[in-house]
Amino acid sequence: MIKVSEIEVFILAGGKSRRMGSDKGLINFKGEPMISHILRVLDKLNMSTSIISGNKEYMKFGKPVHQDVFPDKGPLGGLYTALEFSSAPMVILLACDMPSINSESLKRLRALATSGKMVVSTDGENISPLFACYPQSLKKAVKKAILREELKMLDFVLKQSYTLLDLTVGGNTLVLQNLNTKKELIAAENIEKDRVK
Ligand SMILES: Nc1nc2c(ncn2[C@@H]2O[C@H](COP(=O)(O)OP(=O)(O)OP(=O)(O)O)[C@@H](O)[C@H]2O)c(=O)[nH]1
Repeated sequence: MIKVSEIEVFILAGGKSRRMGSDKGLINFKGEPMISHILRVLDKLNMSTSIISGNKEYMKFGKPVHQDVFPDKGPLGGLYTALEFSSAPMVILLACDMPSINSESLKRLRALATSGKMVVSTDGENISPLFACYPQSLKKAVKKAILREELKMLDFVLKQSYTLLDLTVGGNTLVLQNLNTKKELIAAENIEKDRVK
């Protein structure tokens, strides 16, 4: 069994944000950068956190910022970077564009991760490899896939053995919502406002 304190978190923020038009983690969502919503939850849980991005602006959040070892290889490249920079037996991988991540779901992910097995999550429809936990032992296989240009993260995940965190059971599937466009961002802000009214 792995101790909760041994698990490190890496937030991927090294994408191109082409659909959003500007860096997704830094764009304002409900009054603060999208990544700040995630960092707040992680700080509350006292989790060791780093950011993976080539954009130095992320340094202002006071967390270590690492650049991709293999640039422009997408989230799978980000996973490799996390495994390379971490000495932890398990790393939790999150995306900077998922501002609804909450502590309940993170605690569930973290608890499953103590088994040492890869964990990916589902909202009942899709599998998310970016609200997930990966063991160090996968590093070689990740590198191999990258060198072969097999960069689809889900394809990689489905070839491994994994545990599924089903957020439809006693959870909140909104956690997995990722915001890729301005339209999605505005809609998500308005849903929240309507709820408050
Ligand atoms: N470190 C790192 N993170 C990445 C990379 N590509 C994507 N990500 C992150 O992975 C998550 C999902 O990214 P996507 O939405 O698929 O891609 P994107 O490039 O950010 O956005 P688009 O250009 O609109 O496709 C986001 O948190 C990205 O910041 C990469 O090459 N390196």
